[in-house]
Amino acid sequence: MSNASSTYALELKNLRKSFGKTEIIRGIDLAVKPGENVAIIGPNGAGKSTLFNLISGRFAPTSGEVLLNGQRIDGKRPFEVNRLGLSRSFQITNIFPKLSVFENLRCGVLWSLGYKYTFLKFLANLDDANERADQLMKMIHLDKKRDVLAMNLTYAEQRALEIGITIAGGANVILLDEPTAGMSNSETSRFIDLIREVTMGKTLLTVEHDMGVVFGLADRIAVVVYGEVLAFDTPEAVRANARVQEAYLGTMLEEETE
Ligand SMILES: Nc1ncnc2c1ncn2[C@@H]1O[C@H](COP(=O)(O)OP(=O)(O)OP(=O)(O)O)[C@@H](O)[C@H]1O
Repeated sequence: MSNASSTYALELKNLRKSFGKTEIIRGIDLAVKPGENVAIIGPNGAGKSTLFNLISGRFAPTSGEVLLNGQRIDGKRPFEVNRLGLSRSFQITNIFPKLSVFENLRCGVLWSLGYKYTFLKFLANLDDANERADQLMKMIHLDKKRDVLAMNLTYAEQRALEIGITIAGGANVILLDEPTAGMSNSETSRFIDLIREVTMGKTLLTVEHDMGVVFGLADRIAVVVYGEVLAFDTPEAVRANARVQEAYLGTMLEEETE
């Protein structure tokens, strides 16, 4: 039993975060299994981005624990959390606009190798990095755009590149913040397929407002309302949950079907 935590890819234990006197995250427990695909939904201001910031090391929690593959990561810096196997993409894209698709991906790969490498080792790893960047480019279907500068890609292609950079280091837990924001319906459905393909076998946490995406992509949904998890269950169970309906989802589903 002592090793129970290590069976989870990500575990939050009584996590709390206050800004000044205001408690924004109010005791969140969440256990995500390896390979599971979890969507985090909730009304504006519920604390979803704050939760991502706590998991990825941008903020230290006021109290409580965050465990990645059974190891405590709360209080660690974002790059340390990244090197331990958690990678996050942002609503605001992370790409270098004046570098090509290939160069962006290679940067992602090299960055993940980290400071532990000396310059000579770094050079020795360049071939591997080139090969990995090529693989990633194919995975995100941008191999025909290899030498195009990122700033000249379409918006959807930039988002695909962003996902490529996010998975470049081989992290096994991936956090995506509104991956389909700003996309058309047809771009969104293609992008969901792409996310599924490239994160196969990985643990995925997504903050998402688009209910179509949420119900299409997630194995389980965590409903965060006012800094607490109101429900954490399969899409069907969440859809049928009376408390969720009342607090949040009813209005969203009505809007969706209007
Ligand atoms: N650095 C900060 N300092 C003070 N208050 C903050 C800070 N970051 C977030 N908050 C507050 O915490 C609350 C939750 O914000 P958060 O961005 O986490 O919500 P959210 O669920 O991601 O919202 P949205 O869906 O609109 O992105 C908000 O009231 C916000 O004003």
